[in-house]
Amino acid sequence: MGKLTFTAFDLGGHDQARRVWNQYFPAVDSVVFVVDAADRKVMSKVVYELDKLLNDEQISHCPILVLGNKKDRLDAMGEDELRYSLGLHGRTTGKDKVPRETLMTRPIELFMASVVRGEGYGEGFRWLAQYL
Ligand SMILES: Nc1nc2c(ncn2[C@@H]2O[C@H](COP(=O)(O)OP(=O)(O)OP(=O)(O)O)[C@@H](O)[C@H]2O)c(=O)[nH]1
Repeated sequence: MGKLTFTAFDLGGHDQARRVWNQYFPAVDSVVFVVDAADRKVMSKVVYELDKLLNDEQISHCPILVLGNKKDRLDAMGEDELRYSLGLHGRTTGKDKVPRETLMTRPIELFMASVVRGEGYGEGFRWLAQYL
């Protein structure tokens, strides 16, 4: 597979950082949304922020990669539970190579990952790369 170079902005998830996310929107081609799959207590906030992202016109054509991080933790949600919790059930566009022109919506998919173990996100980024 060919090499792909990303320019990434790592935007924080805390309250103050979230307020400036949209200042980056004019500059981005895609969004990687990292969720802590083990943190159930913040899930309603996560859903609120994800919905806001999904409804923002400035990035309405950007593919969205959602990473369910910390899958190594025993208390982490599984993929199905996280997909439901995020309101993404029936809304994701498929993990296989799905040509963009056959999609009815922007590409969006959930991949479980463990950043500390180096697992899962490679697959996610390869999925994302096909749409860039
Ligand atoms: N178990 C586990 N812990 C992780 C994983 N990825 C990150 N962490 C831990 O989660 C904590 C927070 O990581 P950060 O990288 O600071 O999180 P962040 O979301 O970038 O933080 P902000 O940018 O401030 O929103 C650290 O203690 C990490 O070691 C993972 O895959 N598994």
